[in-house]
Amino acid sequence: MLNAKMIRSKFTVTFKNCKIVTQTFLINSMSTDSSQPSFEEIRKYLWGFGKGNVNLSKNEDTGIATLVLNNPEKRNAISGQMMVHLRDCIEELEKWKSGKAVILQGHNNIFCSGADLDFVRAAGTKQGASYMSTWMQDTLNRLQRLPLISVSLLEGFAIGGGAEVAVSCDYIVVANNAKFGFVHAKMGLVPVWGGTTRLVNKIGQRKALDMLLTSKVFRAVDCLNIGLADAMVPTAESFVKTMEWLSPRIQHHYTIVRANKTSVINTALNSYQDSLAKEKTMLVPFWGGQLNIEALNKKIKHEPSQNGD
Ligand SMILES: CCCC(=O)SCCNC(=O)CCNC(=O)[C@H](O)C(C)(C)COP(=O)(O)OP(=O)(O)OC[C@H]1O[C@@H](n2cnc3c(N)ncnc32)[C@H](O)[C@@H]1OP(=O)(O)O
Repeated sequence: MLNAKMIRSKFTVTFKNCKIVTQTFLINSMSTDSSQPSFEEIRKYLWGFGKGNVNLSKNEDTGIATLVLNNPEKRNAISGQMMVHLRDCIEELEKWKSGKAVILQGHNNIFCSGADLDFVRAAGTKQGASYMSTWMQDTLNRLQRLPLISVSLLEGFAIGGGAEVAVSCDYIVVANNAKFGFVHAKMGLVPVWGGTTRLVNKIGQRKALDMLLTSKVFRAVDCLNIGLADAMVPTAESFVKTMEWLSPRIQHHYTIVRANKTSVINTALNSYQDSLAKEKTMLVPFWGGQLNIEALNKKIKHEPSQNGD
């Protein structure tokens, strides 16, 4: 049981030629379970490590948010501070009731080089392992469960913890220059941010085991071929092309988009019976609702798409 109190700071940035309000969040959390470290304790611990930040921008007009990992001196490696920022951004997205999608990317066309190796060295204790895995797994679980369509846009390297962040999203879009790898074994580590579980769900047991054991770094086209990536886009216009790819997937009213995401993630993460029970409750706001009546009045004739998309 956690209680949260939020402290917020706002500033405006220009991103991809759009003026956007960017927000940084700090959240105080208290655990009532004395046997577990509280998230507040873990927050204080992680905050002491490294630099960098995670920027959240929400576009109210399109319903699309962007989350940018930003630690340019280290190829956007995730420091302790960034772990805190990332969780705060996810908490903010949980509160965004009219959003449709979130795109995750790395600053300056590099997704993420994994955990900050300086953090790995400095926090190399049992406490460090427990704090980091608790925090990051919870954060990425929450990212995965967001009622938003989540897309990781991989440009350049997405390795180690960067690969774990990527597989937490509903979809992976690779730029031509993407390089993706679970390199943990090569670093004498195993994934603990939920990456193994999510990788197996995405590509199956045998391919996942192979990827983990070999530490192979895959090129974009290979990511597509093994079924890890959902689309490949040209590096030079990767963001625009990702938006284009996303567009038909979020074309409907935000309530419909969110309900479908919620249903699918419930099915993926819960038992068959629980999923059926939950699905049964989903229709009530829509049946006989405004969107439904408008659609009925249009007398829509459903045809196959022309381009096969
Ligand atoms: C539970 C989580 C498990 C994990 O994530 S373990 C961490 C896995 N990641 C790694 O081992 C990353 C090792 N780095 C690399 O392989 C390469 O730097 C990489 C990402 C392919 C990029 O290569 P290049 O583009 O040639 O750039 P570079 O090597 O010259 O690096 C530029 C500067 O960035 C630094 N850097 C890159 N990745 C880092 C990281 N994860 N943590 C801390 N620092 C990192 C690198 O040391 C270099 O710094 P400097 O300019 O020499 O001071």
